[in-house]
Amino acid sequence: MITVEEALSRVLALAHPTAAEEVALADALDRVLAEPIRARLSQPPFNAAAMDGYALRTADLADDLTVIGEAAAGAPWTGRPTPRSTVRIFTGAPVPDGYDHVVMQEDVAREGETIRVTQPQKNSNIRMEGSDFKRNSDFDPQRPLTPRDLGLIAAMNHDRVRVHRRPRVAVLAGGDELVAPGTPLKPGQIVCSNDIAIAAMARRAGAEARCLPIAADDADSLLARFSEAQGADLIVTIGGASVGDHDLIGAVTERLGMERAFYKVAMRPGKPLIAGRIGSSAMLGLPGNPVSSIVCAELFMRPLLRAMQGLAADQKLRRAILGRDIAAEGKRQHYLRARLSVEDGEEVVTPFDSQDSARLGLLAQADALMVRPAGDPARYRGDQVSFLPLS
Ligand SMILES: Nc1nc2c(c(=O)[nH]1)N[C@H]1C(S)=C(S)[C@@H](COP(=O)(O)OP(=O)(O)OC[C@H]3O[C@@H](n4cnc5c(N)ncnc54)[C@H](O)[C@@H]3O)O[C@H]1N2
Ligand code: MOO
Repeated sequence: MITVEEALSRVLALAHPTAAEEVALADALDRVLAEPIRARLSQPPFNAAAMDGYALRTADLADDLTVIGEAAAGAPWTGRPTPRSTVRIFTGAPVPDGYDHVVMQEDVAREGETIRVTQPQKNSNIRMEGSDFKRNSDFDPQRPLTPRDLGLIAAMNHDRVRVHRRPRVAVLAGGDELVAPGTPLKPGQIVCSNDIAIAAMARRAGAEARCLPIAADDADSLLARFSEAQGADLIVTIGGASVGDHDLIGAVTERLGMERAFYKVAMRPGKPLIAGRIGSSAMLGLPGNPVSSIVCAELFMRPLLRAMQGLAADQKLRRAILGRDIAAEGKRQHYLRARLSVEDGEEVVTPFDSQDSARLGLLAQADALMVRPAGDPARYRGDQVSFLPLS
C-alpha cells in the first residue's frame, strides 16, 4: 500500500488542465482565470480628490483664497490656477494640475467667493494616479474568483475574462442494494446517498457534475454506465472497490484498459481507493462506505479538480489542542471526524468516540478531520495535533 502523500502526487499527475473559454465577467464568480488579467488603465486614472472641499496649493494654506471654479466627479475643471486661488472640489473629481492639496470643507471658513483654512491638516486628501494599480499591471489571484476579484477586474476595465472550462465530472454509484432517495425500501435495500454528496463536492470545487443512473453489481451494467461517462474529464465511481465477490470496479476498469495509478492507500477511512486514466478521462474509484467516499473525495478529488483548473492543492494542515485522550494509532494514516471548539481562547479539536466509516450523521456534525500519521503513539488531552478544516 502506498502513503496518502504518494497517492496524492499520483492523482495530481492524472490532471490535464482544461482549455480556456471566454465568459462575461458577471458570470465569472468562482471560475479560475486561464491567464492573468492586464489592467487597461491606471487606477485612479487621474489624481482624484478623496474629500469634498477645496483644492489649493500647500504653499497657500495660510492665505485668503479666491474660489475660481468647481470640479465634480465626471465634470473636471479645466482652467489654470492663479496665485492664491482655490477650486471648489467634490470627492472623486480630478484635482486640477497646479494644486497639490484638498482641504475638507469642514476645515474651511467661506465668505462669498473667499475661503480661509481654519484647521490645516497634513493629509493632502488626494488619491494619486495609479496608487491602486498601474496600467498594464497583471492580476493573477490563483484561486476561484471572489466577488472582490470581480470588482477589481471590472475596475481594470474588462467585461469578459478567459477562464478554465469547468471540469466535467461523471459520478457513478454502483450496488444492487442501492435505490434513489425518496424510494420506499424493499428488504436489504439502502438509499444511495454518496453520489449526491460527491457531485455536490465536485461542483463546489468548480466542476460541472452529473450523476449517472445507479449501476447494478454486474460487469455489463457497469460497462454500459462507463460508456455513458464518455467525454468526462473525470469519472468518479462509488463502491465496489474492495475485495468482495461483488466488488467489480477493479476488474471492469481493467477491461476498459485503465492505466492504473494505484489501488489501495494506507489511510483510514478509504483504504480501497483506486485511481488511473481511462482514455481521455481521469478515474477515481472511491470506496462505498459513505464517510470513506467523502473523505477520499476531500483528500483526492478536490485537489484533482483544482489541478484541472490550474490551481495548487489548498489543503493546509492546522494545529490545535487535543480535546480528549486517544489510543495509539494503527498502520494507516487516520482522518478522524472531529469537532472544533474554542477553550480559553485556544482552538480545540475533539474526535468523536465512534469513527465508523458508515456514520453520515456524525460526519455532518464534524468541523474537521484530525490527521494522525500511521503508528502515532497515544495522545492526551492538551497535546498539539493537526487537522484539516471541513467546509
Ligand atoms: N474482506 C475485506 N472486506 C472489506 C475490506 C477489506 O479490506 N477486506 N475493506 C473494507 C473497507 S475499509 C471499505 S471502505 C469497504 C469498501 O468497499 P467497497 O468500495 O467495495 O464498497 P461496497 O462494498 O460497495 O459498499 C460498502 C458499504 O457502503 C454502502 N454504499 C455503497 N455505495 C453507496 C452509495 N452510493 N450510497 C450509500 N451507501 C453506499 C454499501 O451499501 C455498503 O454498506 O469494504 C470493506 N470491506
Ligand atoms: O478504509 Mo474503509 O474506508 O475504513 O471504511
